[in-house]
Amino acid sequence: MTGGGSGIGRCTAHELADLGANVAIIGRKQERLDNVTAEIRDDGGTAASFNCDIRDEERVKEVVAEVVERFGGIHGLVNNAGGQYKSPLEEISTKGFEAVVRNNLTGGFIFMREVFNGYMKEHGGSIVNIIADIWHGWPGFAHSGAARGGMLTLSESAAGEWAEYGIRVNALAPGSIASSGLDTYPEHQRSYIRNSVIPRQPLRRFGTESEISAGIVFLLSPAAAFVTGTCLRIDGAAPNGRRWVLNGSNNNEAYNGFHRAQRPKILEGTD
Ligand SMILES: CCCCCCC/C=C/C(=O)SCCNC(=O)CCNC(=O)[C@H](O)C(C)(C)COP(=O)(O)OP(=O)(O)OC[C@H]1O[C@@H](n2cnc3c(N)ncnc32)[C@H](O)[C@@H]1OP(=O)(O)O
Ligand SMILES: NC(=O)C1=CN([C@@H]2O[C@H](COP(=O)(O)OP(=O)(O)OC[C@H]3O[C@@H](n4cnc5c(N)ncnc54)[C@H](OP(=O)(O)O)[C@@H]3O)[C@@H](O)[C@H]2O)C=CC1
Repeated sequence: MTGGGSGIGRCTAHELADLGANVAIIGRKQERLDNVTAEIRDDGGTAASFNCDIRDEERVKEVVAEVVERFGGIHGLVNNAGGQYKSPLEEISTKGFEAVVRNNLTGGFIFMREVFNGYMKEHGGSIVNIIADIWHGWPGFAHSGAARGGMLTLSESAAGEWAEYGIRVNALAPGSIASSGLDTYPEHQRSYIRNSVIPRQPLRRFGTESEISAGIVFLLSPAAAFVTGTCLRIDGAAPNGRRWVLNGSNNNEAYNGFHRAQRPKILEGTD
């Protein structure tokens, strides 16, 4: 479980441990990794923490080998680590774009490849790549959307190539989830999601961490034996980005004049 020290990753690590899995908790902040590991052990489960930046190829190789040695194999991989910042597309620097792509696409690719070479090629398994409903083009998240869209395509490619090895690969796209990770966003970004995103989503509420972990557990499990190369959207039916822009202005201050300028005249005054 990459990004297992907090939020959705932590919640899923608990669910998996409760179901009897041995869970490798992977991330950068050692204290958080150790806390989750201790919580799981206190509950009678089995877990171990592995400090690893998913962008560090050599470290990923080491961690895969360490996990195989420690637990005897890797039957499921959840590529959950990731994150982004909000910015109008034209203000994203090349460095920022590449940082987000590396964190949300390249790192996951490295993990998938190493887990394949280090264990799953011989034994099969299930891979779940967490993306985000912004893959289809949310305003303000062009870099992350591009990375998540890439991860979706990578998942589909891997599903096709690795089916013969008994490996299933799926993506899971959360919508706006009230996770401890989202709590770390600056207030203007959270209020944007609360006030501009949630009202455009038919279920009109945040999802919960456990609503995402339920989907991850399903995709990892034998119940999903015939499910591969797909994307499970758990997003309250959030609209895609283009529909979202066309169906009303973006109330966020940072966007005043940005989307309005692009709106068809016929929609003026329809907020
Ligand atoms: C429409 C609904 C959308 C809902 C959104 C989806 C909800 C998703 C929620 C979550 O994902 S919860 C997870 C919450 N946590 C995060 O997302 C935080 C994680 N973010 C980061 O770690 C960084 O933003 C990062 C860029 C992904 C990785 O940073 P890294 O350590 O690799 O790079 P840096 O050295 O910090 O920065 C490199 C480069 O990137 C640009 N940049 C980084 N942060 C910002 C920022 N906040 N604003 C503007 N630009 C940023 C910048 O160009 C940096 O270059 P320098 O300025 O350092 O030269
Ligand atoms: N909450 C939401 O609304 C949504 C979340 N998502 C995605 O779901 C995933 C989990 O998010 P959530 O639980 O909400 O947020 P968190 O911020 O709690 O989770 C992200 C985790 O990823 C880890 N991480 C980030 N970058 C790296 C890295 N380079 N190497 C190793 N670990 C890393 C972080 O740990 P550490 O810093 O210790 O390394 C952290 O534990 C993320 O990919 C997020 O973008 C998608 C859509 C919506």
